[in-house]
Amino acid sequence: MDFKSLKFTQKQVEAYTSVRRLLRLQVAEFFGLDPETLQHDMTFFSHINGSKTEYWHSHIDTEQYGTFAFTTLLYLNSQDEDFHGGEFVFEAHGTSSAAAVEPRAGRVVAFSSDAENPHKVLKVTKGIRMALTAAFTCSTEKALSIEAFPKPSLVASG
Ligand SMILES: O=C(O)CCC(=O)C(=O)O
Ligand SMILES: [Fe+2]
Repeated sequence: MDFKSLKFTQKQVEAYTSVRRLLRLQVAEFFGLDPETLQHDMTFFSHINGSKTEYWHSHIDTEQYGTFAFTTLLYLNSQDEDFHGGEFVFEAHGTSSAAAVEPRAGRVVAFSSDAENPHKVLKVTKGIRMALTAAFTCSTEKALSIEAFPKPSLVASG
C-alpha cells in the first residue's frame, strides 16, 4: 500500500478530530492542566515494517521536533497479532528504570516530551506496526507555526 497517495475522507477527518479532542482532555486531566493550555502540535501516522533500515533511535521529543510539551501515542494495531517486535521503551536515566509498552490497538501512551522521558521503539521483526503520534504544545506561537493536519490537499472533497 502506498500510504503517501492516500486521501482522507471527511468521515476519517471527523474521527481524527474527535480522537484528537479526547487525547487533549485525557492529557489535561492526567497532568492536572486546563485543556485550554494545551494546543495542537505536530501529528503524524507512522507505519514501520521489518524492511526499514532506520528505526526509532533513542530520542527526546522536545529536542527531536523542537516544540512538543506533551506527546501522546495511539496504537492502531497490536503486537503479536499484526506485527512482532516494535515495543515502545522508556529509557533508563537518572533514578528512573526502563519501562516497555506493548503496542495494542486503542492503547494510549501520554508523557511529557522533554529530557525526563527519553524513549525508543524496538525493531519490528514481522508485519506492519501502525501508530498515531499526536503532540501538544503550551506555546501559542509554536502552535501557530504548525501546519494543519491533515493537509487540506490530502482531504477528499465530498
Ligand atoms: O510509535 C511509537 O511508539 C513512538 C514514536 C515516537 O517516539 C515519536 O513519534 O516520537
Ligand atoms: Fe518520540
